[in-house]
Amino acid sequence: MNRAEKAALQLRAVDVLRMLKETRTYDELAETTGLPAGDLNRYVNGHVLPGTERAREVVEDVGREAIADELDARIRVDDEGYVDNSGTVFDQSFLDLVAPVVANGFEFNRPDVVLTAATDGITLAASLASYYGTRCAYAKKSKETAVEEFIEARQRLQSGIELTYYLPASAVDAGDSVLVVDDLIRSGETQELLLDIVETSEAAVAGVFALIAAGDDGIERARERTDAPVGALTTV
Ligand SMILES: O=P(O)(O)OC[C@H]1O[C@H](OP(=O)(O)OP(=O)(O)O)[C@H](O)[C@@H]1O
Ligand SMILES: Nc1ncnc2[nH]cnc12
Repeated sequence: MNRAEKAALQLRAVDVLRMLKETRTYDELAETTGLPAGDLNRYVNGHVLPGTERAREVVEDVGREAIADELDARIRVDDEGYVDNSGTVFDQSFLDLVAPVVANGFEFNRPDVVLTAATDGITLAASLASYYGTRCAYAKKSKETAVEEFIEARQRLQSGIELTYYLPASAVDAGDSVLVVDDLIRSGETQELLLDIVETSEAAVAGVFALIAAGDDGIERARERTDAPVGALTTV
């Protein structure tokens, strides 16, 4: 890690601690994190930054569990197993906390592009791209006006309906490393189309990530398609 990356990690740890502090006393925060209450007070108030190793532990371990709990609290699953995750994907500040936890807690290589499918994956992809300092791109079910060249991926779904995603060809270059993300993965059909786009672009897959896995089918399907890490923060 270079100096700037260390500083970014330290600041993200403070963000995670501030989020946890909203619903805890310092003694409770000390219990959650295993860190002394006095140190936590100084971090939360911005007087001192946690050292790099502490910051990493906060973001990777404490943060991952806390963010997964917060995610679970924000989603609703209806009687048929459909997920309402608007409490998550509409909250960019929350997703800005999710991004470092995902980037540090899964073994993705740093990507050149974070790729998703419109619509609901866009805010997550934006947070991750911003965290990595890389480009964000989203494939759409219709062609963007004035764009001349597209990469297309088409598939007949289990339902029999044909689904096509279009990405402006300039969004991903050959040789780029691409992290495929989405808010939700269920059948994995959408992620498979995104992986098709990566393949057509002659780019490499850095990983596949979803906030929520509705069952295991989608994750398994993605794992069959790539050797890169595949994961979700929570499963319903
Ligand atoms: O794993 P799958 O079975 O492919 O399902 C997951 C996809 O379904 C949802 O998008 P949807 O197609 O509903 O479009 P939206 O984001 O515009 O709501 C979700 O945002 C994922 O992209
Ligand atoms: N919101 C949702 N919940 C479960 N499965 C889905 N597939 C597409 N959207 C979904």
